[in-house]
Amino acid sequence: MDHKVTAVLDAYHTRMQRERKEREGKSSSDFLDKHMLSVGPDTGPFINLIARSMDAPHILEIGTSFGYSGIWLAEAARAAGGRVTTLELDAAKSAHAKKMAEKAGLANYIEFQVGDAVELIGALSTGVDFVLLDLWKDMYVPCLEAFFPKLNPGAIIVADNMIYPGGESVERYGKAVRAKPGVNSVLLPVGTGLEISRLA
Ligand SMILES: C[S@@+](CC[C@H](N)C(=O)[O-])C[C@H]1O[C@@H](n2cnc3c(N)ncnc32)[C@H](O)[C@@H]1O
Repeated sequence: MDHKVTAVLDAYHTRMQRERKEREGKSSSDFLDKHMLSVGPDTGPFINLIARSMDAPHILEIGTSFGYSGIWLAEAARAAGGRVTTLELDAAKSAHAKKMAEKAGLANYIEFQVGDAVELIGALSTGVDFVLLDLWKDMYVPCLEAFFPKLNPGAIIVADNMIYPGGESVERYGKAVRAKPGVNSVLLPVGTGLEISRLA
């Protein structure tokens, strides 16, 4: 990983620690659209490792936020000859994420789209090889239904927050993805819990 990428990741890690302290004792509505709520420093390298092992993958990130996981995915895309499409409802977060990707020297490997994820997925072409699913949890199943027909054989789906905070929406997602034809799926205690699913 080159120094521009590690400098940007270090800046995110500093912000992550500050925001974690700010959240102590507060309700989620106080920080929902202000904090990164990122996949964190265990899941970042993990998704990078999986995506790097693919051949020229088209990576779909659903939930850009301020751009942390996108840096790990764009670095993998550069290394593996692929590209990332990342989707985010909030234009200001997406613009921040784009600036950080430019600082990291990765802007050529990641396309930032703003809007509702289900609508944006509908407009995507087929041929998706890797999905990071990390938006508000009630959207996991609608997004799965939208992107599943667009997956290539052998595609990998990683869904975040499956153990913490967990809850009914992610349980519904876990059941829905395991019921899809040709899918093998495991729940791993990495970061806040990842459901890793592979299409045969
Ligand atoms: C948990 S954060 C993503 C964190 C990011 N993956 C990271 O690790 O840095 C979830 C993001 O999903 C976005 N989001 C929520 N609902 C959405 C929707 N329907 N379409 C697109 N983005 C949405 C939120 O605005 C929020 O920024």
